Amino acid sequence: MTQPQDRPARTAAVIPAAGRGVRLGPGLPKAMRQLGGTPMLVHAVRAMSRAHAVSLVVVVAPPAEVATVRGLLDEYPPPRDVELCVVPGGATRQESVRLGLAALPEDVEVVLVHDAARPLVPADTVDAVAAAVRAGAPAVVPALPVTDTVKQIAAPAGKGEPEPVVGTPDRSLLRAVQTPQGFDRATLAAAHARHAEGDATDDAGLVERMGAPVVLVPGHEEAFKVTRPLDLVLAEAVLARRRLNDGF
Ligand SMILES: Nc1ccn([C@@H]2O[C@H](COP(=O)(O)OP(=O)(O)OP(=O)(O)O)[C@@H](O)[C@H]2O)c(=O)n1
Ligand SMILES: C[C@](O)(CO)[C@H](O)COP(=O)(O)O
Repeated sequence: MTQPQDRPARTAAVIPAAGRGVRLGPGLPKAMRQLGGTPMLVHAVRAMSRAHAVSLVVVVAPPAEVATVRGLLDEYPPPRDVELCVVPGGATRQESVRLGLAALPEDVEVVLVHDAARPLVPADTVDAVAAAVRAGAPAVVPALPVTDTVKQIAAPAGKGEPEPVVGTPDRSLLRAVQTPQGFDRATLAAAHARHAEGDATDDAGLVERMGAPVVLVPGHEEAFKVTRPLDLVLAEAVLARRRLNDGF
């Protein structure tokens, strides 16, 4: 368990980037697709490297692309002097994260797990997550209120039949979660070890299943996940605005 302390705990970021991006459509693996002329995973590495807390970034690459990803990171070095490492990923996000965790040196105490598919997360959000873990929370998740009303459904009567609605959860109690999700390393390692066979959609879910507390901090609209083609249009627009405003 992380303790409040004088010496800052060494913090590493693990970036699962081994997905194909099926929902984005045909092309290169999603993390290697261009955003503003630069591969998406380079944006994600930059975003994590800009955070003051992070001193090591582990990129979990599509297994066939490890050498290409190493080459990309040589071509686009991070803005701060952080250590970089590239390892091959697995068949699911959960497996990729587990392989990334296995590559961490022993002295890392705090781990941030960040989707390559959330390339535009602001550094302040990353630092807020890391600070909350360093202050003693075992698992910290950035989140935003849900803006749509959400329906719960049951299985349809048959293929092509309409989905029956069985409930409308109270929206004020729902949150949409983002990454980086931050963890005390021992807590995250235990959660992955206990549920090694699963296919969880996020790491905090594994910690919850173990019965350990998970807390939320405010997320950021620009930390959205590039999942479908329209998300890429939005990401290009956000990047263009940043470049205009900040010379980013
Ligand atoms: N086997 C996998 C699957 C996903 N991811 C990573 O997990 C993050 C979140 O996943 P998602 O956005 O769902 O990416 P994909 O799995 O690539 O998307 P899709 O489901 O559309 O194929 C991404 O950065 C993705 O590269 C991974 O490292 N290994
Ligand atoms: C981890 C995550 O980004 C939190 O919102 C999300 O669960 C990833 O899900 P996906 O199905 O892999 O897109």
